[in-house]
Amino acid sequence: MAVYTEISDDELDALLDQYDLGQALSCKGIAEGVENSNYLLHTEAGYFILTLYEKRVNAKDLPFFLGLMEHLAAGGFMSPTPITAKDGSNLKEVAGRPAAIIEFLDGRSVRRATPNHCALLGQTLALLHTIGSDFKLTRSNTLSLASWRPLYESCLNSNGSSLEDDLLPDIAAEIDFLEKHWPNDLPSGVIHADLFPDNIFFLKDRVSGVIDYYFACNDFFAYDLAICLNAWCFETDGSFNITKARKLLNGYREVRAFSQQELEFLPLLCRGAAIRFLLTRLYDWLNQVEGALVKPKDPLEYFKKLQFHQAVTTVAAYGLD
Ligand SMILES: Nc1ncnc2c1ncn2[C@@H]1O[C@H](COP(=O)(O)OP(=O)(O)OP(=O)(O)O)[C@@H](O)[C@H]1O
Ligand SMILES: N[C@@H](CCO)C(=O)O
Repeated sequence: MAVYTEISDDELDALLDQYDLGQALSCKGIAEGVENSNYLLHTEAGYFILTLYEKRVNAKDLPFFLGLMEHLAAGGFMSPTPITAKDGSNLKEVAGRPAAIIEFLDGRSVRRATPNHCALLGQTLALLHTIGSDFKLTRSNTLSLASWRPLYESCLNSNGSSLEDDLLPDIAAEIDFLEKHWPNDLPSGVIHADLFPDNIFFLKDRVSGVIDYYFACNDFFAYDLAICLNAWCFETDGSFNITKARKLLNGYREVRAFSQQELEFLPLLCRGAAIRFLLTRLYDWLNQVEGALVKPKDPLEYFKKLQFHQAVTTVAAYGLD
């Protein structure tokens, strides 16, 4: 997370008056992440995460995100639960932003994922898809195919550097390709859509937490796998680690089997997932928020990942027969 919005002591006290969590003992901004403002909140009742929702989160989607966290946690999934205020709601307002207080989960994210972490990730993702399948609310994916061209066009209109300008024709050609070939009928349900290494906590050899549901939506299950293949299976030198990919995919299918069609479309879905993060990173790079405690992420990393998937023809490249 990041900190875009500061909270005064009075605002924090007024917020806590609405909960049964006692007085604030401390409240510290968390520098990690790029999307929302997050604070580690310590009150007389313990530790919590206070999140203020920022630009990419539409307030009308918050009942979906918070409800999903409750649904998953009730189903035994390792999601934190939003804390309920005295009036029964789990959504409040602080410093002019929608805000929620979320259960704090123990565990640590990994900097260098091993193949074993990838196997656990695969199982966890399939569990999320399975437990999420009877969640009643729905939300379409606002960062899927239909959003990529407008996002690309808004990058064209920013004052970019020559480096980004060099990439733009290739990105346009890729969007053309994806618009022509994107599938419209694969197994679907609730997906996390941002399950990067910083969003899973491990404790010893198990997953202790999955956080950050603010891109969750209804979309193809295999698209969630494509996002994870991109986020977890490339090394820092840009090389693809086929062992990690195999572990991730095999871990997943221990819990939920793939259809043949899902496998056939996986390389294309990986290209789409690469374009999605390339574009949002490029947009953020070109539109940095002055004074915010946030480190923008590298768009080029995702251009290189895209080039890898463009050369893939079958799932053998991801370690499957
Ligand atoms: N429920 C939780 N329990 C413990 N720590 C948490 C919890 N939620 C968030 N954090 C901490 O806050 C950090 C940022 O959270 P999160 O990833 O949700 O932010 P974000 O801005 O939405 O980030 P991203 O850029 O990944 O979308 C995490 O890396 C973690 O350190
Ligand atoms: N996980 C995203 C940031 C949050 O959307 C990225 O690495 O670009």
